[in-house]
Amino acid sequence: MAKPGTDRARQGALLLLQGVREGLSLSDQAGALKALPPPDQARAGRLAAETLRHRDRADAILSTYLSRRPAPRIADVLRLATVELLEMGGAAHGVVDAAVTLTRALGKRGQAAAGMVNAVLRKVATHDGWGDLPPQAMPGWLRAPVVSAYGEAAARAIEAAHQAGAPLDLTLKPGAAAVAGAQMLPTGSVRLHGPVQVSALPGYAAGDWWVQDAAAALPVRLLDPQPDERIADLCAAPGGKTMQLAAAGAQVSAVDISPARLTRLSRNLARCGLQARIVEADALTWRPDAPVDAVLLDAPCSATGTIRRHPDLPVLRDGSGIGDLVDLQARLIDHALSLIAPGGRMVYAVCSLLPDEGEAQIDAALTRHPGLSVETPHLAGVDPAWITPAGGLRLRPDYWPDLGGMDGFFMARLRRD
Ligand SMILES: C[S@@+](CC[C@H](N)C(=O)[O-])C[C@H]1O[C@@H](n2cnc3c(N)ncnc32)[C@H](O)[C@@H]1O
Repeated sequence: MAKPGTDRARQGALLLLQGVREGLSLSDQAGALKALPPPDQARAGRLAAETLRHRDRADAILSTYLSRRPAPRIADVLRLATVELLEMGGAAHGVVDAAVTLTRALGKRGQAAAGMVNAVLRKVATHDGWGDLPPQAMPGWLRAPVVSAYGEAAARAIEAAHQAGAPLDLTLKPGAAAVAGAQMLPTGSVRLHGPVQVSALPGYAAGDWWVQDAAAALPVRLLDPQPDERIADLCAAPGGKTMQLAAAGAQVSAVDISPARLTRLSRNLARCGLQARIVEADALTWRPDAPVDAVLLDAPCSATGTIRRHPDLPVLRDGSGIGDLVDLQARLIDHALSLIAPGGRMVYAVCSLLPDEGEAQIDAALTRHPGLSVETPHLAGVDPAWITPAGGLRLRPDYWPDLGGMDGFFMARLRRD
């Protein structure tokens, strides 16, 4: 028998998959399943994410049993059931029956397709060779620059990491108690494996920690904030890095252009009992009253380093707009540098796999700004192989394969003469 609520969760997952086809990200749709109980919302999110992670592999198997391409909503039912059967270990009887019921609920077209869905999924349930199919490839607009930067073998390892998904990483407030069952990572973040309901974890209500990928925690470690330093956190929301800066005792101005994201930042600060000056402004024009000791610029970017946590990204993006982002990042770097006192420092960071948004931005900034230099990272837990010849830090999802990977990131610490 199906677990209670399982079909509500499957229906929710199909709704999310339809939203992604229509151009909405899974995060944009966070409120779409409000009517479901929280465990069903969580399961729907997991089912949708797993279906997106294995979409091409599911399609490859389904195409051997389909005589023609099904309508999009029926294709979603087939993919979801295929992933449940072959990846998630779902029992054939329950998964196939549920898929047939969901298909029938799709109106006349669904009723006509129910027999086909039943026949195809019975064959899929006994299909051998799922594990032999290669992980889903990155889209061409991303794969080409990744192969050119890191090589074909690395691109395949990154695709395997995308398929594996991401554990949950936490940054602990200084002095906070360890989280039971969490693994301590070499760089100081802690990691939980398996499905977790964040708000039910010990220490959540007390604000002892916040969710932050281990790679995303490194830009602030690289900046090395000191108590009472004046620090501008540009492009700050939802505030994972603001909280690290505030927890180190710095006087932080958290600047972001998005009021909705700043509301999240303000809630996050309140939960963790931390303080920062919150500024809604365009970081291209905002200026503090006096030069600051340091700037953190976590620039808007393609987010291509976060695909293991956002498997919808390759479906939603087509690579257009990256030129505009590169241009915006360069202008943000130039303005950010003008806010720093002489001798001050800045960390530039992007959660991107694309060298155009990372390594090349720093090369270009050094050319535009004589007197600017890169300071080589010396950080606990950072493998020296991750440091680029120019002194930046390049992180990739295929690093730490035995620990569960990390987001793709680039960061560099710059010093003004
Ligand atoms: C990568 S996210 C920042 C993540 C954040 N630093 C953290 O650790 O939680 C980029 C942010 O840049 C903001 N942003 C984009 N363009 C901006 C601009 N011109 N001025 C200020 N903020 C901007 C977006 O609203 C978004 O919140």
